[in-house]
Amino acid sequence: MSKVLVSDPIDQAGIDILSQVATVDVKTGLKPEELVKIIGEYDALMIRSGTRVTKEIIEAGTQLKIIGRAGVGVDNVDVAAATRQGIVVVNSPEGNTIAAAEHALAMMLSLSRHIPDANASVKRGEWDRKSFVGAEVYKKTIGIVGLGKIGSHVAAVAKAMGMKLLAYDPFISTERAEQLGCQLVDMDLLVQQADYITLHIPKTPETTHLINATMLAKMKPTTRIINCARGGIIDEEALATAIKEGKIAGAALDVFESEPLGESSLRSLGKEVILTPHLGASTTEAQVNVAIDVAEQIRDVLLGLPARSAVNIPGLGPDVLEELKPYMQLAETLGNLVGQLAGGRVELLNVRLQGELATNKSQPLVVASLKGLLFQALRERVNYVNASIEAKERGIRVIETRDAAIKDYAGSIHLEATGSLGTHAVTGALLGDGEIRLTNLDGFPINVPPSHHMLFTVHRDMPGIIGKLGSLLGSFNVNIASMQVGRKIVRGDAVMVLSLDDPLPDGILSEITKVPGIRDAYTVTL
Ligand SMILES: NC(=O)C1=CN([C@@H]2O[C@H](COP(=O)(O)OP(=O)(O)OC[C@H]3O[C@@H](n4cnc5c(N)ncnc54)[C@H](O)[C@@H]3O)[C@@H](O)[C@H]2O)C=CC1
Ligand SMILES: O=C(O)C(=O)COP(=O)(O)O
Repeated sequence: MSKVLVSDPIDQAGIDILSQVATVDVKTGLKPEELVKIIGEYDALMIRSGTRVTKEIIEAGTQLKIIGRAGVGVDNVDVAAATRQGIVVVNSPEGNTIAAAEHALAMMLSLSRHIPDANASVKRGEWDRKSFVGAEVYKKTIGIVGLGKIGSHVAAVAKAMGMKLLAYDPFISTERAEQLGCQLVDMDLLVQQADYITLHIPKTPETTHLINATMLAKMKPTTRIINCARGGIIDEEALATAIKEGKIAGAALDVFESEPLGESSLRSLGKEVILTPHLGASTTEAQVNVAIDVAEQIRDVLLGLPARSAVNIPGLGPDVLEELKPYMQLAETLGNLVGQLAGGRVELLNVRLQGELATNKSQPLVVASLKGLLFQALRERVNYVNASIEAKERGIRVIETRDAAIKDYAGSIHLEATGSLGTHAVTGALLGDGEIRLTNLDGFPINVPPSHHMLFTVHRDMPGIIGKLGSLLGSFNVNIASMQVGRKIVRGDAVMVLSLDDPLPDGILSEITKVPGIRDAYTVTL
């Protein structure tokens, strides 16, 4: 049975799902050196933001197939190291969107009305109504940095509260921003005009210290900043100084450069600063959502199925996966088949996506083809995560083409592999019930399902040849399950495709090619 390590607190709903397929150990608060020591036993690791999954931990995780982040941000995972090792990294892109957005909005209102300090004052026995006069958000300008899932929800609520909306997000279209009632502006204009600035972007090298002393200097003395995204997007020292010097009005922070927050000048500031201990995703609802979402993906991957929200499999989002799932197996089977037909070292793989597959969304099918192609060389070590890297490192050039005009089937995939021993091509499609059909082999039309043991021959179409091959296989005690001939013209060249009940014994291929009329023979195990 597989083993899963859960190293941060997650909802029981997730543990229940994992327990269906694995032994689950919940060990929270492990030191990095403790994690390195035990990770080698586990097939999967489930975390939140509390565990830093470094290269060292990943390299020690020799059995790891998947790292599941029960939340959004994967900046605490060395995704590049995981990818290299073929470990799929998944997250829950939407499970805590509302929780994080509501926390940012709660922070904005709390900051404006001094709620945390007013509450503490009353609890101390005071009745001070003068010190906590606040500001309204109505008709004020909110500058939303990052108009993704969380930023969009913040925009919708802020609009409903009567705020004017500015947004900075270089990857969002003007139309999308307008739909949300936001004016897209550059960062400079946003920081100059906004009364409230709220951050909803990932932490990347580009966004690290995006809010620094220079940016802070451009803000209004009445500006308040909210960061419920990631620590390190704001330069905390510069922020504390700007607040102390009255350059801006305040800040509400849920996330910090280093967590848990240690010594910090932010702690000594008054009601103009609110600090929460990374609570953005901490609602009952969000924790159930993310635990189920990620546990299901871990379960699927442990069962050999693809994950719907892998961050290191380009282009394979949940909607795309739903559409492509049946074709992924087709692409993989064809890749495996054409790789074996080509034999030797493959240098070039042409992937043509045809009919309804001729869209940009079908890029994962190229990855699946490569996974199949590399299977003979790498076996279980190749997967959707590392197939492209492995192919690149082996010098396999990949050419992708798309042809929507080829409509023999709703969608079909054509692969052509060129290697040291020549070029071979195979085409396949799915039937209505999702069954795979091989529809063309080296230019010859065929219509056969793939099977475990297959034999392909190229021969001259002439009487008696099929019988001779059958007798030869019989003499080696090989049973034929099915057989089909594909030809373009009568008595021209033809291919024979045989499904066999047994593997071909060693040495038989050379006997087959001695049969008069048979030019080539290939055996394939799928
Ligand atoms: N405090 C907490 O507990 C939580 C924090 N988060 C954090 O919130 C952030 C946003 O999450 P989502 O909205 O779900 O992500 P998302 O991926 O839906 O949105 C992020 C947006 O940022 C934009 N973006 C990327 N780089 C940018 C840049 N250099 N400048 C401006 N915009 C840029 C993207 O185009 C995208 O629209 C993440 O950092 C996530 O880790 C998420 C959940 C809970
Ligand atoms: O989902 C995210 O990105 C978060 O920051 C939430 O973090 P957490 O799971 O609460 O440790």
